[in-house]
Amino acid sequence: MNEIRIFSPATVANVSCGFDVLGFCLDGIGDEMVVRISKNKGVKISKIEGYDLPIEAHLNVAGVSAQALIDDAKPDVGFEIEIYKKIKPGSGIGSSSASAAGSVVAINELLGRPYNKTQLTYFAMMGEAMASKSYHADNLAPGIFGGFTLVKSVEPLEILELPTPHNLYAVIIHPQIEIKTSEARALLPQKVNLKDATVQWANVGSLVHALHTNDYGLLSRSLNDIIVEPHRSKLIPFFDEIKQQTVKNGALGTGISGSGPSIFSLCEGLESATNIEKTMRDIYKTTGITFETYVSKINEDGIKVI
Ligand SMILES: Nc1ncnc2c1ncn2[C@@H]1O[C@H](COP(=O)(O)OP(=O)(O)O)[C@@H](O)[C@H]1O
Ligand SMILES: N[C@@H](CCOP(=O)(O)O)C(=O)O
Repeated sequence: MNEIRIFSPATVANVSCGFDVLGFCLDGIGDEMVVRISKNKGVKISKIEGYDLPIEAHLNVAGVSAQALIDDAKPDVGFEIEIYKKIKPGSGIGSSSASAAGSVVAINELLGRPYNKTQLTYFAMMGEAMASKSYHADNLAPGIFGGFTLVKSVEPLEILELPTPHNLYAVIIHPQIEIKTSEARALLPQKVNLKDATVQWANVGSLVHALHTNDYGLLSRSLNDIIVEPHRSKLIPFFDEIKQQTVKNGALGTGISGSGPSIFSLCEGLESATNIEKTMRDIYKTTGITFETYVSKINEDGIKVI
C-alpha cells in the first residue's frame, strides 16, 4: 500500500470537570487526509484545503507529529500529506488534534502498524504541543482510541479507555469566532483552592463511574466544572444563557468544549439531543453571530481508513 485516505474526527476535550484528562470522540464531523509514501525522506505537506494553515511541515501540527514518528522509526522512505480541513482551527473541537493524530495513524498504517495507539498518541502530542504550547493528549486520545478516554498521565503516557453509555448523544454549538488554545490556557490560574479541587476530583471520579454503570443521573450531577469554566466562559458569547436553557430543557449537562468557543451538551437519546440543538439555535439566532450546530453520537471507532 502506497497511499491511504483517512477520516480524522473532531473531539471534545475536558468534558467539563476533567481538564486535560477527559475527552470523547464525535461522529460525522472531521477532516480527511491523504498520506502517501514518497521517495524523498522526511515529511512534506503537499496540499491544504479548507482553511489557511502553514504548509511548511515544521509549522503544521501534522508535519511535526509525523516527524516525531519518523525520527523514531527511521524508515527508508518519506511521506507526503494532503489535508482536507473541515474543522475550523481554534474551534474547541480539536482541529489541531485531528491533523496531528491523523498524520501519525496514517503513516503507521503505511508502515505496517509498528506502533500501538498509545505510542501514536505520544508522537501526535509533539505536534499538538506546538499549537497549544503544552503537552496534553485529551483530544488526541479519543481521536485515536475512539469513545471516551482518560489520560491518566502524560509522562509516561498512560491512556484509559472508558465505556460509552448506550444512547448517549452530544450536541455542539460552534460560534464562528476563533479562540486559540494557547491563549485560553494562558488565562488560567496556576493554583487552585483545595475546596474547589475536592469538588472537581469528586466530579471526575463520579463521571467515570457513571460511564461504567450507565447511570445518567450521576453523569448529569458530575458534569460540572468549577475551576476552569468560570475563567473561560467569559470569552464565549451567551455561554450562560446556553447552559441555563439547555439544562432546563433536559440536557444532562452543558460545558465548554475544549478551550472553546464551542459549547457541548450531553443528552440521553436522539430526541432530547435534537431538542437541545433547537434550544441552542434559538438563542444564537437572535445574536447576529454566525454559528454551526451538530448532533452527534459518540464515535467509538475514532480515526478511520476510508
Ligand atoms: N493542521 C493544523 N490544523 C489546525 N491548526 C493548525 C494546524 N497546524 C498548525 N495549526 C495551528 O494551530 C492553531 C489552532 O490550534 P488550537 O488553538 O489548538 O485550536 P483547536 O482547538 O481548534 O485545536 C492555529 O494557530 C493554527 O494555525
Ligand atoms: N485540555 C485542553 C483542550 C483543548 O482543546 P481544543 O479543542 O480547544 O484544542 C484545554 O482545555 O486547554
